[in-house]
Amino acid sequence: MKLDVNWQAAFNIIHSLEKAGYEAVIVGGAVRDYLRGHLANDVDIATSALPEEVKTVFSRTADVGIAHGTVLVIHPLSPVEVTTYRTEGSYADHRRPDDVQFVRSLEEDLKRRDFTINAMAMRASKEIVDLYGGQSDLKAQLIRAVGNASDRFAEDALRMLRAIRFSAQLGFAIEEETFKAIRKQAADLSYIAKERIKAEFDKIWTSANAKEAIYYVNDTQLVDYLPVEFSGNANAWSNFESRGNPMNGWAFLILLQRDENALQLLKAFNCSNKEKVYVQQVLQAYKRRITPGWTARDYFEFDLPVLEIANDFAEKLNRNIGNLNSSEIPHKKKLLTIQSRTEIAVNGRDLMEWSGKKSGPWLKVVIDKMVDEILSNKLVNERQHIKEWFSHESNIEK
Ligand SMILES: Nc1ccn([C@@H]2O[C@H](COP(=O)(O)OP(=O)(O)OP(=O)(O)O)[C@@H](O)[C@H]2O)c(=O)n1
Repeated sequence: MKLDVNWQAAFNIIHSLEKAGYEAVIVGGAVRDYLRGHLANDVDIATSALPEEVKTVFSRTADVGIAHGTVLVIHPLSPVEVTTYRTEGSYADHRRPDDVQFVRSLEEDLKRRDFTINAMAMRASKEIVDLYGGQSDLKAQLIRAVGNASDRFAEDALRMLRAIRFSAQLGFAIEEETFKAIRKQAADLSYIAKERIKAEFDKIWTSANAKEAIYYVNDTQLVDYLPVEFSGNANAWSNFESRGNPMNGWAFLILLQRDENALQLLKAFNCSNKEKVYVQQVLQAYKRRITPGWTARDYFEFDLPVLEIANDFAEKLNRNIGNLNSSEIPHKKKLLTIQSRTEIAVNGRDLMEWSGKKSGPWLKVVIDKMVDEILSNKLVNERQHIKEWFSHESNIEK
């Protein structure tokens, strides 16, 4: 695998720290993904050097999280976060460590990490340090907590949802003891900030396994401790596709819940205004999705991607839970016939040229009528046919 600049920068930094007498390794998700054949963009380094010591080794650094031991080393190839080996002390509030303690041992640092597949390290020689069976769990496709699962979840309750998120992203199962511990401690999820919960769901929606994740959310009983009532029917998520936009997951969830008050759910998860506006657009397009009476104006009211998503959702909800009445079934064939203004064989300029008239209210009337005729199969969507139709449209005041 050819290493890109982030990795080259990381290896250079590790060499410099080693030269200064410290131990340093790549840790976390980058190692996991490397072993799966993917090069992560985000490469993190852990080191035995204390933050102040890291700062003396490099000329350009920034204090990005010094209290937790993280210094950003601004390497000419790419900035890289370097964090001192640490244990995380006690977690009285189930979320973030109250008393981070720096340690000099890599083993201690790996021990406090969440899952075996996230608890491996890579030396500059590319040797893998795997003290908790991460490689065998990668092979077996299992999400397994490091050491005692209950302890790991008591340290940070968000890890319960992270287990589900990684299982969705990687297509892995959650190992039995880890699963049982989540079920036992599910209530601790209520201590977690909603922004952190939302960030995990954003990743679940854009993964290939949203359906399986919802199944886990229900089965572990985490569903009862989310910031809002969350009735996720796992089967309804079959074939769900976010098209890379997590907000489509939230829109789909709202549709599934038949939640009249969509904003309440979006607010509960602290969605931004931009996110809220997008979801509202999808919900509106869903409500008014393509029906036989649609006119050109209806089409132009929505962005095409929003319209496509709304129709896709309608079709899936109909297929997956089969409880929409037939009048709500979208007319997909029609959507395919005219997907956008550009797919109509003529445009406004043609009509003006043929009539010899300037643009005006008449043009919109003609376009509306033309699209209606095409949609109801009375007019063939071809230039010659439309020209002929137009020349006979005496009813339209041109
Ligand atoms: N609650 C958490 C969060 C993080 N980690 C550790 O910190 C590393 C980095 O965390 P993060 O960046 O959140 O996850 P990644 O594993 O890098 O994966 P991704 O970037 O896909 O979220 C994890 O691999 C894990 O070793 C942890 O033990 N417990």
